[in-house]
Amino acid sequence: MNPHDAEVGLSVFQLGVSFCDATGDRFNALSGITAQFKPGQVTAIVGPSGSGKTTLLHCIAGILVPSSGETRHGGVIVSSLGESARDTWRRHNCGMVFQDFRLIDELTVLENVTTPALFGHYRVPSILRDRARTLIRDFGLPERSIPTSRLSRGERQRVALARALLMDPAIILADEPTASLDRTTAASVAGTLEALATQGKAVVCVTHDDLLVSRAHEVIALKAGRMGPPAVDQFPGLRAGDLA
Ligand SMILES: Nc1ncnc2c1ncn2[C@@H]1O[C@H](COP(=O)(O)OP(=O)(O)OP(=O)(O)O)[C@@H](O)[C@H]1O
Repeated sequence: MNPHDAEVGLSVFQLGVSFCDATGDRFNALSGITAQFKPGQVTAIVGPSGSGKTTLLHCIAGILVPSSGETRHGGVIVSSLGESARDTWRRHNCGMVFQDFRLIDELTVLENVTTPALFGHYRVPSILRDRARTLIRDFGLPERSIPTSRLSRGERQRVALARALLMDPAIILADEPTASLDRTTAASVAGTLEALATQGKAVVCVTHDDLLVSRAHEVIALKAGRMGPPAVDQFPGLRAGDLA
């Protein structure tokens, strides 16, 4: 079925992405990816290194434009929008957690978490400043004014997650959101993502973490840019029927 027919949430249809390699030859990083990312569900994107997971996440976010196929959100064909319209769509609809966090090292935790609130404003509205403080507390982050560069990797990861949640977006896109965390903190982040899905958000995570995979409602397994069944021995927590 063309998932766009359902007109629900977020979907990709026959998505393909090609890049040039170091010698200038084109190769397909993604081919024929069709999937839905439903509100109320956590979808895990899994697969070996280089299989196209981050490329797929960036296509869903409208950061990358696919070479073929399309990305759609409700009635909007996001992949057909120009760059600035895609940026605006992403700002209004998506909370992103990047693999490298993309924090501003010199800024404090509060300043980093509130950066999405500065678009279109000279100052952070007080309601969003209060929400940022609540997120910072909920994620167990230091409230004192130190540069983010002084935080541990796991703390920086949680700052990135708090920033992604500030504007209460309908879609959460997270690249390896538990990669730097100890098991207890990873379980807590997995629980947070699950709770966000329960609130009706579409949560999409690129992950190698069996804990997160075991809690996902859907699993998309990539191999060399194509969808296929995941290696069950790699993800012992995988439930039957979870595959997208
Ligand atoms: N901008 C780009 N230009 C050229 N090749 C790229 C570009 N971005 C990604 N690639 C290549 O596309 C393939 C898929 O990359 P991608 O980062 O999506 O993989 P991944 O599954 O997320 O890997 P990892 O688990 O290591 O993060 C890789 O071969 C990568 O080198």
